[in-house]
Amino acid sequence: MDIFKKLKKYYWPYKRFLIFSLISMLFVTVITAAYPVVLQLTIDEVIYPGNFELIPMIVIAFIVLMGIKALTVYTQQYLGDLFGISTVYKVRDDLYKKLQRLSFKYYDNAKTGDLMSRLTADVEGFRFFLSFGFAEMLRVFSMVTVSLAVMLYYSVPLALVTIAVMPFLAVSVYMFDKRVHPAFLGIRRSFGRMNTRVQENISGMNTVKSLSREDFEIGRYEDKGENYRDHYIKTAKIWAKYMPFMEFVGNVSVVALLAYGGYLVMQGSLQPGELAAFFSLVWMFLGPLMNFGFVVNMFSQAKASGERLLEVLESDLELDDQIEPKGESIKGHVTFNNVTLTYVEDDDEALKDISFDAPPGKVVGLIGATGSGKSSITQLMTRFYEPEQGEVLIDGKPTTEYSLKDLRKHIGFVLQEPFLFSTTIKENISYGNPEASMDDIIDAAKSAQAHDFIMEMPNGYDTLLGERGMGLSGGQKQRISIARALLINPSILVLDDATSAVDMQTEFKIQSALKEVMHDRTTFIIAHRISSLKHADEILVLEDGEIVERGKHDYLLQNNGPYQRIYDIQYQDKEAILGKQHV
Ligand SMILES: Nc1ncnc2c1ncn2[C@@H]1O[C@H](COP(=O)(O)OP(=O)(O)OP(=O)(O)O)[C@@H](O)[C@H]1O
Repeated sequence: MDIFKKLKKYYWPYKRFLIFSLISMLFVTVITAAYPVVLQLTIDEVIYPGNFELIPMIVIAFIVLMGIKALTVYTQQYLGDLFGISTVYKVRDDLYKKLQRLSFKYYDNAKTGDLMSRLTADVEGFRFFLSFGFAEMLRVFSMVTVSLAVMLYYSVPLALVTIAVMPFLAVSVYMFDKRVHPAFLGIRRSFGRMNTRVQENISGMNTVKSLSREDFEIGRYEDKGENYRDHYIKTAKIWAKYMPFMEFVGNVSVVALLAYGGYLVMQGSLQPGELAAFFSLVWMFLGPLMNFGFVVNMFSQAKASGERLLEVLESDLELDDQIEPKGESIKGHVTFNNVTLTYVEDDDEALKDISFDAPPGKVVGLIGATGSGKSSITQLMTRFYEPEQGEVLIDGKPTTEYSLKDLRKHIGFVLQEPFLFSTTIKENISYGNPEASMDDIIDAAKSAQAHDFIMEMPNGYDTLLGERGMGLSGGQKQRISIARALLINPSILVLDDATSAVDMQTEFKIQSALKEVMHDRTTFIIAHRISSLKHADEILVLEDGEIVERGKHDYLLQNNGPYQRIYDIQYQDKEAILGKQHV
């Protein structure tokens, strides 16, 4: 119940739908319980005494009852659905909002397919219970109560004989719930894993095909599929045992009713019509009780789904970002003071004691082997991650004192793996600044050396891109994301291996253009090619998370250190790397 309590804020605002739906359900129950009474009256008061003139009245009464029942069933179902649909609309909305605010750390471990299945199948499971489950629960209780009351009215001893099986039913429902809940959680988890497989497979299809791993992938999927099937079969077994058992208990009760009821009729203490009514009532009484397993089933599914929804809804937010955005402007002075970063607790430090100062206008180059910590440094400025020790200052103020919005609005980030959305090139460039004019978009694209190739495309800036920017080369994607970063008019620009896929001539042009637009602002260039950062005002050379050398290109070339070694390796192919134009 804790799960339902925690999710109350989503469904409680729509309680009016639920209440009216439940009231309608009560009406339906009362009308259903009236059928056996009408049957009893027909037998005992019309057929036996031969009062056939009452038949038209009884027929009319039946038709009216059925008409009212149809109307109430309609109201009950419609309002029940309204309750479920309105609630999950809000849940889905909140889940999506939450997804936007979850931390980078969360996504480091999250599985897309699993998250997708939470947002779809689990939300749906929860809705199903809200739409039908609540009403079904009430139907069980009301049907049992009303039919029991009518039975007691007709004959107390016969009613007692009929309900003697109740404890058996109660115990089996309890046992059923205990086994079926974990089984359902298993199904949900397994479904999430299966979705993850599909999603990863589709996203990585190029890799799968290029390495001819299709059969391996089929095998891996089969494992997940089998696991899902096995979970389902296990649940089906529990379910399959339950129904016949309940029916058996119900039938025992009916046999007892017929034996004892028949005896009472023969004795003359019960009317035949009353026994006939009893026969209908006993199913009205036992049917819902047996169906209780179905309600428990729905409830278990909803609980399992609710649990998985809460796991997302209750996960920690990105950062404790209590600071309201103030629209602060940032000049771009970046200072690191003895910064240490650990991604995973008890793991090695990704950054150790990093200090540097980058006033506005400075171009900082970061070079070093892969995994040496270059990207990590830049990710601390935007607070994608938090340092373990030390402080990161922007314009002399710790980054923690800025709101995330203000901070990130002024930092243009071109990620190592640029992501483009399946929309037009224009919208991709203006993603961070949707109000930008067409002229600004073109200027940014020109600085990023993207304008010419965009104009060569069939619809220019209105060209639609495929998923993840399909239809563009790696270098073209990089240039579009550089244009996107420039369009937010950043005070700090981070190019994380952002020109690795463009030829050196184009890179040179981009850098010259950047020099103009980033004048008075700070630029960080992460690169493996020395040519990409040789003009930097300061180059930081990283090794295993530490700055092992720093200075300008000319100084580092004489320093007999790692930079010189990198240079030497690349120098062996000097003509190709530096080009004749001294890039
Ligand atoms: N999200 C993360 N979770 C855990 N460890 C991480 C994460 N990101 C990076 N690391 C680890 O931190 C270290 C530094 O990584 P970082 O990405 O900063 O290196 P890099 O110098 O930018 O490498 P590359 O040139 O390959 O991009 C590596 O050992 C890496 O495995």
